[in-house]
Amino acid sequence: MPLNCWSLASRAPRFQFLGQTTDTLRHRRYPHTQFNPCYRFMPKTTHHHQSYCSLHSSVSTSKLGQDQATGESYTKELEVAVRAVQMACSLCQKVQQKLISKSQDQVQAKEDNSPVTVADWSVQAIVSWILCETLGRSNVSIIAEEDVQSLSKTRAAGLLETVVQTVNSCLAEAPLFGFQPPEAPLDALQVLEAISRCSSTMPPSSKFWALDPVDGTLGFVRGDQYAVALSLIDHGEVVLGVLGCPNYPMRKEWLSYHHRYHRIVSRLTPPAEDSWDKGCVIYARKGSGEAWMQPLVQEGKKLVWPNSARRVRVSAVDNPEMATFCEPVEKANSSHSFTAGLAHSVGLRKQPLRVYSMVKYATIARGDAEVFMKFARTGYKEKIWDHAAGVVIVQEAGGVVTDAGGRPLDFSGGLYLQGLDRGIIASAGAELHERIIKAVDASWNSSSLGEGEKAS
Ligand SMILES: Nc1ncnc2c1ncn2[C@@H]1O[C@H](COP(=O)(O)OS(=O)(=O)O)[C@@H](OP(=O)(O)O)[C@H]1O
Ligand SMILES: [Mg+2]
Ligand SMILES: [Mg+2]
Ligand SMILES: [Mg+2]
Repeated sequence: MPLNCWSLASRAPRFQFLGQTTDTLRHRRYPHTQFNPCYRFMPKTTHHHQSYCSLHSSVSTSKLGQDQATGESYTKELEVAVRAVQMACSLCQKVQQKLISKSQDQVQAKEDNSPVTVADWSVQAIVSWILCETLGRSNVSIIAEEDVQSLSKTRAAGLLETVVQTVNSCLAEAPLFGFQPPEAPLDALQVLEAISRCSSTMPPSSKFWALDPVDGTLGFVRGDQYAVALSLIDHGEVVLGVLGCPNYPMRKEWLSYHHRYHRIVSRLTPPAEDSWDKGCVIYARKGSGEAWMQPLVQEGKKLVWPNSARRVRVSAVDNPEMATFCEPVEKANSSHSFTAGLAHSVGLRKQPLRVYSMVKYATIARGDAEVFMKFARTGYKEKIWDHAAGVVIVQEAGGVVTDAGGRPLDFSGGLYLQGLDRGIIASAGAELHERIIKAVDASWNSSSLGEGEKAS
């Protein structure tokens, strides 16, 4: 049976997994540090905690190559993005708590039957609003998952009202995250406008943000793992990635303390509510060679920047027998049977770790798993917001991400990844990566996957 150990809703014991992976923790190369790289690169005016709404300075328009050469760019954008994702995570935590403890009537089905919730729309609204207010509306293009079609229908008036309330109570706390709140609460039209300005067609700009307000909505509604994913794409390159993971504690061992699990394993005594960090935000800037993780701001507390961020690094495990691979929970999203065959031929002996959302990329970046594989069914086009933030974070943490043909993922074509060859593979190291790619080549044609449905 696969170990779905990150499933907070799962009844399966997770000691086995926690035991297995403690060895990966020993390989951590970077101990906890209070030092945050952003501080080093930050212009003087932004060293001090202040509202970005007062900083309407022009956003860098220089080309990617220049930015990489100086290492000075995107500093402001990164800080704004991390703060905005922190705020979004706080919103999500409150909505998820309500969803779990009360009814599911805030969960709607989209045309493709996938779920969408108050949190998806509300996060899209606040991130859109914050980025525009902070960086200047004319500087900001956003491509994001949700649209307002179903929210604007007359019969959705109650739902829209809940979204507006959720957005306004979140924005009222903006000062805690270093932002200025709106002068007056946003009305329904303003909220709809903030959501819909994130067009899901190609924005007119060569530099744009990609946002998945709630990635892994299924995990979210099940009280499980999910992520808020924000990235900045400049001339087709992902230059910033920020992943908010509200149910992925700073210390993986603390997963055991999550509400549902604790009830089952009562011999564990959880620490006092406010003394452990239930979630984290992970972020990286392309070319920096560093990925960082900071705790989620606790309810009612102020985000201090730079706060206690610590560097994360991929696992040093390169022996397949010691390695853990992770994959989507839903077999409709990735072929579990194909990855099981791959795992067998590569010599991956451990059970797969099935985790909702881009938290999978976070597990690789943090060194809690060594490989992530996704093989969607034929014809499925991967959307950029489902991968952009995770890819740059894993790469800067020392990992490798390519398609199954060994090519980098191509974010240059708008909404969808361009020319993706078969599937996506992220690995902690090049050697492991190479083995998996060879195994895909060896098994692709002999499996039935080359011809028809991949996800089974
Ligand atoms: N058919 C199909 N095949 C592949 N991928 C699909 C498919 N349908 C949806 N999606 C996208 O998968 C996102 C969730 O991916 P996960 O890896 O988290 O999958 S899983 O929930 O763990 O099964 C999910 O993201 P969210 O909608 O943000 O949750 C979708 O964008
Ligand atoms: Mg998604
Ligand atoms: Mg989503
Ligand atoms: Mg969705």
